[in-house]
Amino acid sequence: MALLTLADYESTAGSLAAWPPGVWDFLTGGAGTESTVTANREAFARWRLMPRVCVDVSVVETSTTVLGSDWDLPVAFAPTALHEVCTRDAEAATASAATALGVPMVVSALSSRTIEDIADAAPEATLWQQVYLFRDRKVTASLVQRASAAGAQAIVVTVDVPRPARRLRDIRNELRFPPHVQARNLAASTGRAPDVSSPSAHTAEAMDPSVTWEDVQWLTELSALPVLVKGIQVGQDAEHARRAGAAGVIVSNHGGRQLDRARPTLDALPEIRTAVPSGYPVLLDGGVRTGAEVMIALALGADAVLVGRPVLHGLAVAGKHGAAMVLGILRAELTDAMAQSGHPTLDSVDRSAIHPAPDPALLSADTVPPPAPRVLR
Ligand SMILES: Cc1cc2nc3c(=O)[nH]c(=O)nc-3n(C[C@H](O)[C@H](O)[C@H](O)COP(=O)(O)O)c2cc1C
Ligand SMILES: O=C(O)C(=O)c1ccccc1
Repeated sequence: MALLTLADYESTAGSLAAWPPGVWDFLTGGAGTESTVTANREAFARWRLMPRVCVDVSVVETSTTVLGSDWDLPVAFAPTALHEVCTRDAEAATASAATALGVPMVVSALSSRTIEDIADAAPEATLWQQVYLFRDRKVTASLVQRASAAGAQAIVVTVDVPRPARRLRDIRNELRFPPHVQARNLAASTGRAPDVSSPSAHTAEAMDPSVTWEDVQWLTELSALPVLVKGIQVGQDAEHARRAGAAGVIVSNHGGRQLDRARPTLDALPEIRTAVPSGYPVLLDGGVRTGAEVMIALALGADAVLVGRPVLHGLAVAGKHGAAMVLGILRAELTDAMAQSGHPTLDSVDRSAIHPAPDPALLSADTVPPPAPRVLR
């Protein structure tokens, strides 16, 4: 079967026989009832595009500028841990796919390769380094310093992991990664290989639940690199991030993997967009699976989006080619959606490009009000 959509890649990846026990559930799952995993996706279904016609779309330009750097698409690779579970070349494969498509890759703090090895493998890649404010701040500082020396162009600090989440699939599966899966990037900053065989045990040990905005400010002052705060879900926190010196925010609920019942990121986006000055970078991740959905996120105020799980599906199906194909599909879909809706560039994609879909509850037969009772006289 031809793989034409990100959903095709997901189903193909899910049926691979090679997954170690529990790993597919780990990638796919989320916290608690997984309501937020589902809600991130469903939020996109509540919007429709408003096509304009008789606009010259003979040339469609998907490029954009974020934090002063040019991207071929308004899409980046979200930071996801341990690409070694998906493909042998791990983040070296991901970085070459990102380079081929002209999009940035956010390297996870828990990547299976060091930032130095990733930069060597893909010298043309635009790399951003994701970090946590670990209990041991020296580890955070070392990651920032090494990333800067390796040529990374920004730091992303993830602030939505105060403690391990209740990921029921992982608990039921008693998830353990195979021993060859190692967090080498982190190991290079801690001096010894951290035990990441149980993600939740590692999170409990390494993450600092006492992090406040003062710590974010400390990070923004640590290097010359711009810092984006990932995990912002309300407008006031975007304003806090900006005041702490962040160069931008990423609206994210960790793909529904931390707080079950958190609101979908797309629903949070307009509030966050209006809480910060125009021109201040606002990125979004969570549930973006088609080019039309990229347009919807941009119409609601995002400067760009990030994709998480689909990149892992591409890596698992066909290594670096698979990750590049996933992004290539998003590029083809976005180009098509822009042309079909009369938007030759992304500048004109604003709130007027979309319309709320009718609430399905209002359309279903059993919510049509019953006829008023006849009054018998
Ligand atoms: C398997 C997996 C590992 C992840 N690891 C990290 C991580 O190391 N750091 C981080 O900031 N976010 C991590 N995330 C969250 C992603 O960056 C992103 O917020 C989320 O996957 C976006 O949702 P999507 O998968 O629906 O596109 C991870 C997500 C997944 C699925
Ligand atoms: O950040 C995450 O979501 C995550 O899943 C993870 C992966 C490996 C180790 C710790 C957490």
